[in-house]
Amino acid sequence: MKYGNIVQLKVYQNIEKNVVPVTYEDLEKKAKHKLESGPYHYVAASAGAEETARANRDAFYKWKIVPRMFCDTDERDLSVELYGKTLPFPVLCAPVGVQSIVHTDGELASARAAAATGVPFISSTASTHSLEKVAEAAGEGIKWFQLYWSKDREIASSMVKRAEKAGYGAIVITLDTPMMAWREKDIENAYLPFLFGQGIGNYLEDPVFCSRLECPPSEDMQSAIMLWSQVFGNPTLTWKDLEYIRMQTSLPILLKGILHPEDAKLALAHGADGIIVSNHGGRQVDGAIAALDALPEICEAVGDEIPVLMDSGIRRGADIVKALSLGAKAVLIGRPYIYGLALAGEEGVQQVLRNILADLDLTMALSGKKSIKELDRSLLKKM
Ligand SMILES: Cc1cc2nc3c(=O)[nH]c(=O)nc-3n(C[C@H](O)[C@H](O)[C@H](O)COP(=O)(O)O)c2cc1C
Ligand SMILES: CCCCCCC(=O)C(=O)O
Repeated sequence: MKYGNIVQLKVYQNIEKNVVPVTYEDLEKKAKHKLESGPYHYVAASAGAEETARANRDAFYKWKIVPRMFCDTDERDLSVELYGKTLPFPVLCAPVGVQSIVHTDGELASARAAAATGVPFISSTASTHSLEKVAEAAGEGIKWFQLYWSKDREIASSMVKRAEKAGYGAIVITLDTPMMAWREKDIENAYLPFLFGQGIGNYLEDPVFCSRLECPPSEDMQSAIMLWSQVFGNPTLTWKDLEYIRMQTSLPILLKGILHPEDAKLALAHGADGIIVSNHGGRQVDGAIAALDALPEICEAVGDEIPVLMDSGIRRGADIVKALSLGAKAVLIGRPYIYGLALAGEEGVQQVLRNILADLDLTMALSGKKSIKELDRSLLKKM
């Protein structure tokens, strides 16, 4: 028997070794059972009444795939070109901070799993482990660094330079989180003081951050956490500040958290190399537009000038097909891989990623598409 695609083959070979549920809803349920309320809700919950988190999913249901027949989809190519590299799949691991709260190996396990699966890993500023250690774990795998732009611009510059030195291939600046939103579960659980101490691995190893402390973090961790809370986010930033980061690095710069087409045009005008349409998985502005709903207008606004990626609500292969058909060049996945990490560490992340990729591969084939380049709006109908 000839297998059409290596992804599918790998999934079938591993079927008896399932370490995590295949169904997203069961993944979440099992993670809820395993984790304490603090970490579980920090991951699973969203801002406010979680209206945007629901809208993210509802947006996918409004679009239906209209499959084509007799298309010879035996050989498929899911690869995409981004910034001079060929990605085997149009999928990346979204930056997710503080991963040690769900598994002690945290980002190291996720980065290893992503590299083993051929999925680029975006390492968060708010990681438990330093960006250098994450880079080492990712090895030859593609890795990008996500920047939370500190109030102290020299800390931001230092992180970007460290990332470039450590082999990261792009900088993703997250614009939607100069402060954390009203997250009711985290407040009920009084979880934030604990969380903050777990998400500052990059700062503890940053020479500029440490130079601002009176004594090293090993002698006074409380002061380090206090300083971190003062410099973490920078709500004073405006478009003209982008030039500063541009001058610190020659890496491509993507802006994450764009939802308005006018902001997409401003991003282009200010020299961004890419946009990530995202509402942070519904974790920031509750009531904000679903990312998928924002995507088509943003793609129209920037045309072919720079790649537009998207995240927020991607759970299965069909979601990816819909996002790509609406103009996204690639998508980022957040919570699904974090549940894989929580349940089975590196192996759990690998399995979650492989399942999503195999589902994407099958959905493409059964929709009559053998290449990502063939996806466009003609495959979809809005209901
Ligand atoms: C627990 C958690 C932590 C996150 N931390 C970060 C972060 O440090 N930086 C960032 O840019 N986005 C962060 N995000 C947002 C993700 O990058 C992504 O936008 C979101 O998870 C996508 O939605 P999804 O979870 O529905 O796939 C985080 C998301 C979660 C669930
Ligand atoms: C340790 C601080 C956490 C920073 C924020 C991480 C994030 O983006 C999130 O959505 O949560």
